[in-house]
Amino acid sequence: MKTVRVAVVGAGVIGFSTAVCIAEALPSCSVTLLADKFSPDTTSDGAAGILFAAKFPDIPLERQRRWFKDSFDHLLAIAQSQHSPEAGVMLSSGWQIFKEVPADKKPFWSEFVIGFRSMTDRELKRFPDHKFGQAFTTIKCECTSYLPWLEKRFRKAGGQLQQRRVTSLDELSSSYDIIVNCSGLGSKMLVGDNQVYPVRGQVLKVEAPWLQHFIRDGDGKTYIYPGVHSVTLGGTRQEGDWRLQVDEGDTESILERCSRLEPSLREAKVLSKWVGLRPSRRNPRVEREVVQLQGRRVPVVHNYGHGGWGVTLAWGTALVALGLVRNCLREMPPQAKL
Ligand SMILES: Cc1cc2nc3c(=O)[nH]c(=O)nc-3n(C[C@H](O)[C@H](O)[C@H](O)COP(=O)(O)OP(=O)(O)OC[C@H]3O[C@@H](n4cnc5c(N)ncnc54)[C@H](O)[C@@H]3O)c2cc1C
Ligand SMILES: O=C([O-])CC(=O)C(=O)O
Repeated sequence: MKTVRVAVVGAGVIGFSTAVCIAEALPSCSVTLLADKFSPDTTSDGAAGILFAAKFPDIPLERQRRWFKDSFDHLLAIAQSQHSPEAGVMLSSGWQIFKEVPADKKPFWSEFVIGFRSMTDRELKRFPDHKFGQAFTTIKCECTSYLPWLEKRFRKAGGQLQQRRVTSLDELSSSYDIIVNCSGLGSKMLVGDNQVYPVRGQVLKVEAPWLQHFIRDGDGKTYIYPGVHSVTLGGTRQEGDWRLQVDEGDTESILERCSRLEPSLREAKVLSKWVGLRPSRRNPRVEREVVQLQGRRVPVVHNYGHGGWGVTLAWGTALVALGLVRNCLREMPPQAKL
């Protein structure tokens, strides 16, 4: 019997991953996912969705490796199954290239992706402005397909959805026993976290079906990611910039930078332009606290602030959030679990 009422706030890749993990693993919980925006209108929907990460400064590397590995293994199993086309999850091979040789030639996730190696001089000849490169196969997870696929999985596990803006956690305190906060940038308002801030990202979708390999400049500002229906060109990383409208200056700059790496893109038709705000934070917040809401002590599990790496780390941090919810259940007074 479902006796513990869990609210998950947020319907991006973090909220849905977390809600699925809880609904599938904890049959004693009835899980409701609440959000004001659902796919295709979340930040997650516009992400290129490439599995790739930078280091967060204050989180032990072992923990970050675990997040990456758990996510990679979860998505690799989907990419190699009959679910791959519906879920929008596929292998993607290509190159990350650097104008200067980086101090860290082997990123912490290099052993989890497939076939990681340094590029040969011959391969680098294509990129005369770049001195060093890495070749590997990773995963591309397209959230406009993946989120509806997770939603189906969530419903199948008994989960329920509610479209609604939550203005304060107080609103949830009488209807839920545990609150899981996956509201991304919304956490600034919802839990008053001033450490979370936007990093604006603009991308274009172009028609270039002849491109099969990704190319990413190591500075993180220019990238070309071939996908199922189009190729994503990026990007920008504008800190503290809340503008959601397309900036035509950025459009020109993205086309110019990407075409310099891949000249055939000068012929590609632009299909769409999109802007998203990465929910950035010095370190993601994946932790539990107990909050006093309307006179009740309510456990709140936070899982937000993944910046430019939310698709990459979603399943890994969702498993951690699941563990934190399990701990809440263990510590609940027996009558709450009846
Ligand atoms: C241009 C661009 C490219 C990117 N490319 C990649 C990539 O290649 N790989 C990668 O790993 N990551 C990438 N990212 C980063 C990735 O998009 C984010 O890390 C990820 O989407 C964060 O997911 P989220 O679920 O936390 O947030 P969101 O997708 O923003 O979801 C937040 C959810 O919370 C809800 N919400 C917020 N506040 C409230 C409230 N008060 N009440 C109710 N609901 C609320 C929202 O409605 C929404 O449903 C990219 C980002 C951008 C902008
Ligand atoms: O940096 C990348 O390659 C893609 C990405 O995650 C982003 O734009 O946030």
